[in-house]
Amino acid sequence: MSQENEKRSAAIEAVKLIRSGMTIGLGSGSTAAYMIQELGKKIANGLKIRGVTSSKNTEKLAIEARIPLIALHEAKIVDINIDGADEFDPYMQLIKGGGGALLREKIVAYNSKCNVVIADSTKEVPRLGKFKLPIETIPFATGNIIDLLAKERLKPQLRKAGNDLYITDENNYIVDLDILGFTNLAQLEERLLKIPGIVETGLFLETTHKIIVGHGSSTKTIDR
Ligand SMILES: O=C(CO)[C@H](O)[C@H](O)COP(=O)(O)O
Repeated sequence: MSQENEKRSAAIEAVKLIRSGMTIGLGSGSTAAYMIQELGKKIANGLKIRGVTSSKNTEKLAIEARIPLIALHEAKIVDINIDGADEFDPYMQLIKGGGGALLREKIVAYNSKCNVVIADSTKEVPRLGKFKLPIETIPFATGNIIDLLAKERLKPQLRKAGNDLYITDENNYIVDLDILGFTNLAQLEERLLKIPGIVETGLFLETTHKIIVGHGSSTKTIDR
């Protein structure tokens, strides 16, 4: 079964957790897009939920799927947040931000009672780091951040979108880091967040409660 089918199966399985009356965090990326599509079908059949979006792109998809949306502050707390991941390890730690939405995604995850990750089987790794770790940086500080992180062996690469720089929903930049040589990820996260101008990192170390992985024609669920 293809990667796309695995993404769709994981998304459909996650939507089975949703009940009327819940506020749902709507993640970003291609796997989350299947979840939004599936929620749209359930809403057409009477499911009553409200969504909080994690990116402008997700907002667009959610409006197309006719999911009623509210602001994060109106929700106060999200019941279930469903989002994708670029990598997850046996400790349910994630790298996110391949799609550049890591900042809002982390904010929604922090404000959710239950975080469910949906992924295809290629995202499961014994150790995080083959995928480059995205960090979101303030443009004013980005040149200096890149120089500093280069000295710390993180091989920083400023993300581009074609010939232009990639700009996030919050009008910041993304810098992708090579973290393969780093084993203490909590320490790395702490170090990065101490540097003024780094707004957030794509390391999600403790937020995840459940991972639903598409595996061949079925799904596998990992619980914390
Ligand atoms: O973190 C993300 C976007 O910022 C996505 O969740 C991540 O990139 C996975 O995307 P996809 O489901 O398309 O593989």
